[in-house]
Amino acid sequence: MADLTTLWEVGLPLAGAGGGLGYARLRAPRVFWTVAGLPVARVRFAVTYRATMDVCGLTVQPSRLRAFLVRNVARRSDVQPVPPSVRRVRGSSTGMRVTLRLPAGLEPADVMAASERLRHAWGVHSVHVVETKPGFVELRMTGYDVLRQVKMPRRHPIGQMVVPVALREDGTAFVRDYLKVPHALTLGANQSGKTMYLRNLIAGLARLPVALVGIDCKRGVEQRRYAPRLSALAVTPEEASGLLNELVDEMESRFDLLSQYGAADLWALPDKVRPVPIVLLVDEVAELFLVAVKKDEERRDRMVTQLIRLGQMARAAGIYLEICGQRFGSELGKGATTLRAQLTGRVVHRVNDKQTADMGLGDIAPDAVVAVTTIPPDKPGVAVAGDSSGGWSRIRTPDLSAEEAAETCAQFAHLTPALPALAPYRPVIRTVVPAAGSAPLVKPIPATD
Ligand SMILES: Nc1ncnc2c1ncn2[C@@H]1O[C@H](COP(=O)(O)OP(=O)(O)OP(=O)(O)O)[C@@H](O)[C@H]1O
Repeated sequence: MADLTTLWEVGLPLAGAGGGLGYARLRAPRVFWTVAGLPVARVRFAVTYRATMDVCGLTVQPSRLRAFLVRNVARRSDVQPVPPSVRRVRGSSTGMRVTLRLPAGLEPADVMAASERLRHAWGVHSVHVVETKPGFVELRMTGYDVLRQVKMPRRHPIGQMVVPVALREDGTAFVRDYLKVPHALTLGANQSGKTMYLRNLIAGLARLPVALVGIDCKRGVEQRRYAPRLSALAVTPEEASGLLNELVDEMESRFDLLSQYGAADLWALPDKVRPVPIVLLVDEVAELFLVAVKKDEERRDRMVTQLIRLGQMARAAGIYLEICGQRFGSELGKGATTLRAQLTGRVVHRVNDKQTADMGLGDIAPDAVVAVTTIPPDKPGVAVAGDSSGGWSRIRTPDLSAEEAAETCAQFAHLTPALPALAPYRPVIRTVVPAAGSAPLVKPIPATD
């Protein structure tokens, strides 16, 4: 009887804890990692570090001085090869980060080449190796698939024109930094997550002191709801053509201002005269360039030319391009490939053929093309982001509903600057009919046209 009671008292809580952990592992991997995964990984790392580095070929023969000290001061006859020294170990809710100082004879590429072996040795989901400064690398380990359920980290690079948009597979934030990469292209097949990417971007940009200008030739189905935060919106190719002309004029008048102050770019101007930066967001670029009759061709070619001019020069005037589409090749008309070369930030979602992946990443990170072709259809929002330095990473946007993004735009409507040149394109804001007894979500702003 006493045995049964003990079994009841000890076994039941143990079974409960085991069941809870099993459930957490499946349903709340972040909690599971923090409670159980991280402590185990820390111990495993500490205990097996030297042996793991040894079998992974990440040790070097010690220097003569070290060998001399081992033999003559420590009085040991066996002089062991040395692994990189561990400078820092930090745990987080997604994984563990280890800073290593590389001994002479090892280079970051050696550690990168061994990342798959390290992952298996320490039983973690992934190991990414990043060179942080000469002689130092950081091992970014994740304890679980962080892209399955995206939760953005609280810490991310900050800056005047920096927007966190998605999560990288190493658990860090993927940001759009307009000062480093002024223009970008986002590609993807139907239902791959392009709109979601743009939505996250708009919600992030809405909080910054910038003017947002939208072109959404699917009659504005997506962007019209962000109207309170948009300084201009075009929903047909005709309107888009006029809007692009105005933007080019705006760019030219900004250049006059730059030359008046002898400034190299918008950020070198004194605060009191600096015009607000503009981000142009083009959703589904193929709709913009759609040609039904011969007459449309001229308009399309004119728009491509205007976009190329913006791509070549607008950065200095503080005008940035964000272009989104299913494909972006010569089928879009003369000059499309020249325009693509200006869009150095690249994000490619799942695509229907390798050629499209090549269009997006082939010219800046050829090995990323293969990664794009392996994105599964059941993971919308997963993409490969390349940068002009040849690096790339797998990313996924948080699942943000259109209503949440619209709410953010309404909340930051007071940041919407009025750009006189673009006034005819200021969107009409529809009043959201309030539920009985509640305040209206969006105040109507009269259109200027
Ligand atoms: N990061 C994500 N997490 C979860 N679901 C996502 C994510 N991104 C997209 N989805 C879902 O996938 C579906 C397609 O997304 P989205 O509309 O962004 O794709 P798209 O490429 O713009 O498609 P289309 O070209 O047909 O408009 C939507 O139901 C969306 O909710």
